[in-house]
Amino acid sequence: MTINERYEAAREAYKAVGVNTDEALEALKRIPISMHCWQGDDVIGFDGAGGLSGGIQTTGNYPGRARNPQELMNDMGKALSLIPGKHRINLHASYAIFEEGEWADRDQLEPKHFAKWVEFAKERGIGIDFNPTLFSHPKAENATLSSEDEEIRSFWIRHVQACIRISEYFAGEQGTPCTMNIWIPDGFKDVPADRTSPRARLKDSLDQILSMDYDKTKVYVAVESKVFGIGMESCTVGSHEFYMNYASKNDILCLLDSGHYHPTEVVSDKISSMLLFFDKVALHVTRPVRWDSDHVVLFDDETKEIAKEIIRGGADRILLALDFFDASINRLSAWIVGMRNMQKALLNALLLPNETLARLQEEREFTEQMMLQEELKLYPVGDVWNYFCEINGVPAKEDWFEEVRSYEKEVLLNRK
Ligand SMILES: C[C@H](O)[C@H](O)[C@@H](O)C(=O)CO
Ligand SMILES: [Mn+2]
Repeated sequence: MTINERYEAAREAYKAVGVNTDEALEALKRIPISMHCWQGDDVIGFDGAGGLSGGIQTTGNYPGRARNPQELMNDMGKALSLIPGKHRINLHASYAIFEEGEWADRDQLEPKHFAKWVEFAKERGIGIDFNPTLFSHPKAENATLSSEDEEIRSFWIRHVQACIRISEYFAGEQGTPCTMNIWIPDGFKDVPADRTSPRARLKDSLDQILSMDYDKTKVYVAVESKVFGIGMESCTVGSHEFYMNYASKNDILCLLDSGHYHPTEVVSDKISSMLLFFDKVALHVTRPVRWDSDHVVLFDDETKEIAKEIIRGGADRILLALDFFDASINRLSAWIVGMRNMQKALLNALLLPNETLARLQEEREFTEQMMLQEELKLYPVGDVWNYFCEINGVPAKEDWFEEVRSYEKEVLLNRK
């Protein structure tokens, strides 16, 4: 059977449970996912300010890491060409691109240092999201926005303000708002004696940052919490409660990273609550394996559950990004598998008879609800997915992998 014939059969199967597959495919095509640049070079960046720090770690030494802007752009371009639909790219400030002999510290970054990224995105008609980089820098050795050292703290305040300007530039150039997400690694390895002072300083730093004039319709500032990090096992200053309260009082957004909570806590259960109080919610979908290990996103239960909440809550209210970095496998394959899995999970959610299921819950018909949810798991989502790839001009099934293998042989293995 051809992909088309299989799709026709799947369309009938879904129609029988009240799902329109054509509408699902149209909806899926309109959901952009922000692909993080940092998977391509193991979170190293180009500003040479310092080795990876902040309690995040990339493990593995698979050959072919991108070593400069051109290599990273080539790799991202190749990966994007094997992912159906139009997406976005997500940059960190440490990916600034300098002219020969030029260098600027993080607090001196300007839009011109990202002009080549704008060119890259414009060629593909895609939007850009941004992150100030408050790690991998000598001034981030102890603390950043919560630092007790006023010079250090004001350096990082200036950095984030510079990033807001750069985000405005991206939004203006690309004609689409830029999500600018703040994550800091500040915290304590062991039981702190004073939790309040660092948090009060972080609050003051954010107040100072947001006191600048910027276009809120162009830049969506978000704050990303974390329960712990390596070396910050006992307390992180930017905790969930801190940021949720701060964001809600100051009209900015929260970003939920699915690796940043206690291992038994799930982000899928948080989205609906957040959407009742915030206009939008930003997400970093990742896969924590026992800790915030940032493994590649799989088509697993939690990713599917997150996707259901995105579809049921309204995908236009979710700023969806991925965040993982695996150096033990082909880095392009990591991007492609993660992005395509997120899309498969969204498709899976779009192919559910969500209204019927919700009605069964309201009627407390939990027996039928469970039966239907379980039966739907074996419906032919794969046939619909393959058709989606085909109509969007990218290889279906595992057929994309050959291209990655050739790229590895011809390009990546020549990077010595
Ligand atoms: C590169 C990081 O993953 C990123 O800045 C941050 O979002 C994070 O998740 C840190 O754990
Ligand atoms: Mn994250």
